[in-house]
Amino acid sequence: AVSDGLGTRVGAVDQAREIVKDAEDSLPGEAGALGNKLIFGTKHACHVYGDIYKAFPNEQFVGFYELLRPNLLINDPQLIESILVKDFSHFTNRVHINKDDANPLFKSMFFMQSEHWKSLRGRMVTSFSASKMKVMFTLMNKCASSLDSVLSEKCQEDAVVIQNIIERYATDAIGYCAFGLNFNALSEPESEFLKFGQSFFKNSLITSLMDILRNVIPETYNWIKFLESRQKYVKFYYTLKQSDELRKSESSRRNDLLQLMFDFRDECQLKTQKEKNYNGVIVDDVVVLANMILIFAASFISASSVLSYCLYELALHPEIQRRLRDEVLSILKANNGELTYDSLKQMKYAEMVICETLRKDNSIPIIRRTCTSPYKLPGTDLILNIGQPVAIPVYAIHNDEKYYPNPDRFDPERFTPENIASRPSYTYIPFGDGPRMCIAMRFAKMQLKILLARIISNYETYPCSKTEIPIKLHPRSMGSSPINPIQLRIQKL
Ligand code: HEM
Repeated sequence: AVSDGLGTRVGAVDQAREIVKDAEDSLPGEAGALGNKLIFGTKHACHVYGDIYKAFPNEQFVGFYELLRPNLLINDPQLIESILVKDFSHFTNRVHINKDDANPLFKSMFFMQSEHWKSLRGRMVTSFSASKMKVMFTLMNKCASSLDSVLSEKCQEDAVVIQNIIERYATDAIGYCAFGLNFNALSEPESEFLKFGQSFFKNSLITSLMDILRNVIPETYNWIKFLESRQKYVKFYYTLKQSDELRKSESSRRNDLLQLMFDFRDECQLKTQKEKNYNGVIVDDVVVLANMILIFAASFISASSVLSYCLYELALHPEIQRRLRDEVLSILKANNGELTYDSLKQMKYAEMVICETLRKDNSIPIIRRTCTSPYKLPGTDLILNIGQPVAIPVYAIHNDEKYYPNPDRFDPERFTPENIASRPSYTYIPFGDGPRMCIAMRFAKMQLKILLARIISNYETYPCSKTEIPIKLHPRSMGSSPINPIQLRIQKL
């Protein structure tokens, strides 16, 4: 067992049983260093969970405390497959949510529970079908043309904060694709939606302390969270209300995600009116709001963060940048200079570059699941009871020497078909896996390829005096935000 002096108890196989069973006996004083490090922002979550993983290199699972809650870190790829895929029916929920939790975001698909989640996911997934992707390709590609004019102005500057520019693109792209609206972030740097996206992922000391409050005095938390969210989401709420009014007539209906959510809500209303004992998912205005915010935020952060890191790595590795550009230019040439939906599939090296960026720079710390029916961990005699959380340490696995020798090196070759086949399954899971994996993986990859292809075929990126090497993760960021924003020099080809 490991103790780092502040009370965290971390244990391997033998201790895991007691630690996990120990829930009721745990005292607030033992909340521990894991919680302290996350709350006071002394270490990024990737490293906090990564340290536990590294301390037990030969164990399949490790018990640890997260504040007051005993959790189980699943290190073994086969167990990960069992939990995420084979035995998903025992782990249908990500985290447990109390019915009276006031934060509207808990009504989004990310947090929704069991059967309700299944109905909502079944419906929302149709928005990411192949035919919808083609429509979105056209919208994203058009939006990327406006990005080009913003980027060419920036070429005069010695250092460019690349993330800010991509955030403006990402705001407009998701506006067109999911909401059927122009959020105007590329033309107006003060766009309210842009600002919303930028503030959404900033985790302050206050928000971290709120998480303690949630554990300790849920009623207070609920009230504060309710008031906070009313303020924060008000602009979104009124924008959706307005769209709802505008789309009431048949001629102004659209074929986007927002319309799908409005239609689902109307169906649910009819069902609840008709069936007295209806106990399916209830989609009301708050559920529509929560899911549209989730989609906006996920798209905003993923495009801007992954692409910034990708351009940073390309700036530091000119030979990789050159090879990528050669691939993109030859594919564009074969298509009369145009970027087409089908040509994206031919960009094999771009795919490898994106995969390596997601491994090295953009891995999430953990994927969470909660046990929803008693489960015996295969090959062990450990029984997990209902409510037991488990955590899959994505970042630690993606940076484990065992699977990725010299993990700090940026090397897209790790993702050739042969090299992928040489690694055990479930050692690369940037989008999760199983029925609850990221709903928008294809959307996200398409968006990244469009941006990468357009930028790299027109611009060269270089490190500049303000480029921080290596990048240090902001210890309190929810995603992979660096302490100081990534700055690069960009030159038009
Ligand atoms: C590079 C980009 C992205 C990465 C790496 C990523 C990663 C993830 C991961 C790791 C999960 C949890 C999976 C699990 O628990 O097994 C997730 C869930 C989810 N993601 Fe993404 N994501 C990305 C982009 C997006 C985008 C663009 C959207 C929306 C347009 C999106 C929407 C969602 C939703 C709705 C869920 C919850 C799915 C569910 O609970 O059924 N993600 N994503």
